[in-house]
Amino acid sequence: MRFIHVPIQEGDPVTIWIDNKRAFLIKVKKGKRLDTDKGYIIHDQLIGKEYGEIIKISKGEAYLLKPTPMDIYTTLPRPSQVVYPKDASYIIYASGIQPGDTVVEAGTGSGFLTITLAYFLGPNGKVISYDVREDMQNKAKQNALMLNLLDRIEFKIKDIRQGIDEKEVSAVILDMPDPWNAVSKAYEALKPSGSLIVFVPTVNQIEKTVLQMRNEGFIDIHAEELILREYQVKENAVRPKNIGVMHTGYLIRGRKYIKGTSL
Ligand SMILES: C[S@@+](CC[C@H](N)C(=O)[O-])C[C@H]1O[C@@H](n2cnc3c(N)ncnc32)[C@H](O)[C@@H]1O
Repeated sequence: MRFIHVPIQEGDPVTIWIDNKRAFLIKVKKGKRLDTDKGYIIHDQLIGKEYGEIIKISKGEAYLLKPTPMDIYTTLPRPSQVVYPKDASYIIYASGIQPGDTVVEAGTGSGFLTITLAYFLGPNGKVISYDVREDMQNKAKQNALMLNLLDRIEFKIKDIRQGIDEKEVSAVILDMPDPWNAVSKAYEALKPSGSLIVFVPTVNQIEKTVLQMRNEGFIDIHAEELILREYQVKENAVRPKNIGVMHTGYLIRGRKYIKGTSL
């Protein structure tokens, strides 16, 4: 099998991986330089290389990787709490969305879920992302720009509780303090059989949200928590890591049915 050499060009995103504690997501720009405690990298030296290659730095080596959504968690700034990879990937699976679909979410926050959705939905898909705070969306835009995903996202400064402009969307995803107040708006925006997914950090928010979903025309409602444990792998000392993210939040999912359908 022959591999096609696709050279890295100016404007391409690259994850510079040195070790598990040192990964940097950059966008290649002529004349720029990345400084690390293991040495520096002049962006110009990356042009013409390909993803997967190794380059020399003053205190060792760095690997050039094509960024994936996983890299945003280790590299990009997060001014808000974010949806973690274990929850984001389950959201995609449980919602049944497919590349090319349109999905609405609120709030944008740091844009981590937005970016993951945009990456998955592909060039024909669209994420419509609502937030009440412009400063949050500006940060999220910078993050999305790092992966060249801005053209798959529409950012809106709007309180989603006031209504969703889009109709017939495949899924609505809510990560905001009072999601129960947006459930009726999600119902109006969704295609019949579409999914509402809600992420909440406390148990108290589950009950209010689920009761509201039951009242508003959702079925197949579940409240779940995902627990992920990373392992340290050292010779003769393989065991769960004793530090890491212990709690993220709870996921609530349900499907829209058509109210009042005759039998
Ligand atoms: C926890 S952050 C979202 C994090 C985001 N999901 C991520 O992965 O980066 C919650 C966001 O919801 C926004 N928000 C709160 N109430 C809202 C509302 N009624 N409509 C739209 N956005 C809202 C906040 O401004 C905040 O940016």
